[in-house]
Amino acid sequence: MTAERPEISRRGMLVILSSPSGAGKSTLSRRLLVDDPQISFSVSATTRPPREGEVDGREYFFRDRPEFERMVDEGEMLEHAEVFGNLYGTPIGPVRKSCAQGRDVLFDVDWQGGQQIRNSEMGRDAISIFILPPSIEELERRLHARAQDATDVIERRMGEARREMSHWAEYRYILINDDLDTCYAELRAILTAERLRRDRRPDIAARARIMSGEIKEII
Ligand SMILES: Nc1nc2c(ncn2[C@@H]2O[C@H](COP(=O)(O)OP(=O)(O)O)[C@@H](O)[C@H]2O)c(=O)[nH]1
Ligand SMILES: Nc1ncnc2c1ncn2[C@@H]1O[C@H](COP(=O)(O)OP(=O)(O)O)[C@@H](O)[C@H]1O
Repeated sequence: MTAERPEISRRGMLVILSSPSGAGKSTLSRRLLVDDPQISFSVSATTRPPREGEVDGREYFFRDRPEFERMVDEGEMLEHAEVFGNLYGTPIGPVRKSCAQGRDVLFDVDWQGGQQIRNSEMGRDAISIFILPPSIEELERRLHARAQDATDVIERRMGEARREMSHWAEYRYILINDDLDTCYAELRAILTAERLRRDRRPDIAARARIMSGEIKEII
């Protein structure tokens, strides 16, 4: 006799993606969000002005400093940090909601955000992935090719790249985004493996115990 399978109430996984600017986080995230219905993007708030084509509430919530600071003061941020002279932060409400619904959440945050999420109560089991560019020269080429930032902004981002990369060892996985398809396949593989770990459901464990002779049947 097989027992009724219990509904597993599982919480969503938190997936942290960090890299120096231009290594390919947004490109990989966009692709993942189209292909993977189980994961939602954590839309950050920022005081950085929108780039051409960016939409408020989709890439970021674009806010002025007083409003951003109000959100921090009122405890609405899971984490926040100053990056390249602008403030960035993760509103906590949508993360709580997704997690409780069993949906995974993807964060595109810098190393400071990664640390704060991992150190938070809800982020203890977060999966963290650091994306490296194949080389410094290629990173600079990509920032120019993206053609979305002024030259002085690109210089500032290149100046910060080494510092960001010095935090690579704090992450569970390190990927090199050389060939995009290869890196994307590796990212998908990480999520697949981590979900298999999380979903080791009690009924699977029970089957294993029966087949191995440890117990006779599931009651
Ligand atoms: N700590 C923190 N960093 C963030 C957040 N949102 C974005 N960032 C980081 O801020 C940096 C700059 O982001 P952005 O201006 O969009 O530039 P891009 O990453 O080069 O496209 C990147 O390292 C992002 O990962 C956030 O909510 N918190
Ligand atoms: N594997 C890759 N090979 C070549 N160009 C890439 C690759 N991955 C991303 N790019 C390009 O590099 C630029 C920066 O990528 P982006 O995703 O915006 O980086 P980030 O979000 O980390 O700042 C974009 O123009 C993107 O199309």
